[in-house]
Amino acid sequence: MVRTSICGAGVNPSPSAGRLSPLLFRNQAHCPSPRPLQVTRMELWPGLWTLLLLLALLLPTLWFCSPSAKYFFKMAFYNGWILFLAVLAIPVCAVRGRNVENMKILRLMLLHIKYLYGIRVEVRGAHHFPPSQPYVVVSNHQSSLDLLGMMEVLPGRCVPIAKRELLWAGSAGLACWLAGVIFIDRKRTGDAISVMSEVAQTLITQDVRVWVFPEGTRNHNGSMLPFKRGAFHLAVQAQVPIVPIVMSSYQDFYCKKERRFTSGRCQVRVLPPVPTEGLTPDDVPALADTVRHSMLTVFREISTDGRGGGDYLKKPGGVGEAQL
Ligand SMILES: CCCCCCCC/C=C\CCCCCCCC(=O)SCCNC(=O)CCNC(=O)[C@H](O)C(C)(C)COP(=O)(O)OP(=O)(O)OC[C@H]1O[C@@H](n2cnc3c(N)ncnc32)[C@H](O)[C@@H]1OP(=O)(O)O
Ligand SMILES: CCCCCCCCCCCCCC(=O)OC[C@@H](O)COP(=O)(O)O
Repeated sequence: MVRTSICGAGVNPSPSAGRLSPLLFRNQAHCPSPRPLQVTRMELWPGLWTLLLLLALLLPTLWFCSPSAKYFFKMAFYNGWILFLAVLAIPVCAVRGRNVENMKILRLMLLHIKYLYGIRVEVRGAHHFPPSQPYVVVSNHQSSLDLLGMMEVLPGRCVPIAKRELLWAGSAGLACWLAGVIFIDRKRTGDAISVMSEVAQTLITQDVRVWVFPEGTRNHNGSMLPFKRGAFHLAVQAQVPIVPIVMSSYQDFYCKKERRFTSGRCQVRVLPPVPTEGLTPDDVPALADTVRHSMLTVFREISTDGRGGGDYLKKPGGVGEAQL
């Protein structure tokens, strides 16, 4: 496009014009009627200004008139802002290299996002975190917005387990790697299990906590998917407690299906730790079921229906019923 317009203008080559675009010289033989470059540029301005003006009018109109457009803008900004923050975080984290302590830096840099989005995060039960010992946190996973609730309560020396694909999410992937996030390949169960077994070995020796989303994927259907067993095997192998954390439903302010994203409230509830001392791998299925059941009960208690209250999950036939 650059080549066409400039060539069409038949620019008279001067040393400075040559510096602007080497194409000017290459194409001058084909240009029949030379006109000064400035004229062409000035001709471009009105079009450019009109385009900018249209955009300046269109974007706010879409923002105010179309909830879907608002949803897309907000999600795009969310991802973009995190990628940008990660660019800032990377050099700071790189000083230490890959280190769990870098998670503190990421946490501090992400805490303000809830204000940008008008989301009030209320934390209850933070006193349930065991003060100074390794443990495994399990929490429900509704959306990438979980990052906000997670950062609100993330204990010291705690690393999340994430899908391997996140490693390739540009600057965010690198920032996660530097902060010690553990990546697993969900398609290779054997590999994922051995990574988690290694984590069980180092949990105690390196005094770290691990945060797992046992649903294994995002789930926004108003309930919780069956839990994967890895987190519970991990806790049993290391003989450390499980700390369940429940984030209330986002229906109040966010719904991917309806393309709705407004401001709202979310409660993050830390439940009492579940001990695993003396348990064996045979106890894992029952342990996972018990923890899921207690989390689902609390999820129903603290979730509202997005239309101004009401425990919608408790209503007969509510979306949560299907998966109990
Ligand atoms: C300033 C700027 C900053 C910018 C940066 C921003 C970032 C901010 C920082 C940080 C945020 C990070 C945010 C991360 C968020 C990411 C979230 C996600 O990615 S969620 C997806 C990944 N998570 C999981 O998948 C859960 C863990 N998964 C598991 O635990 C699974 O169990 C897994 C993968 C190990 C296997 O999955 P299976 O699909 O095969 O399902 P199963 O039924 O659980 O296991 C199959 C059999 O293997 C046994 N098994 C599982 N684990 C075992 C183990 N460790 N030992 C022995 N057996 C085991 C099970 O008991 C089961 O056998 P039987 O059916 O019971 O006989
Ligand atoms: C290259 C551009 C990508 C933009 C990336 C922006 C960074 C956002 C970082 C948010 C961290 C939260 C990650 C997250 O929530 O991952 C989803 C997985 O848990 C489950 O994945 P899935 O539901 O199985 O697809």
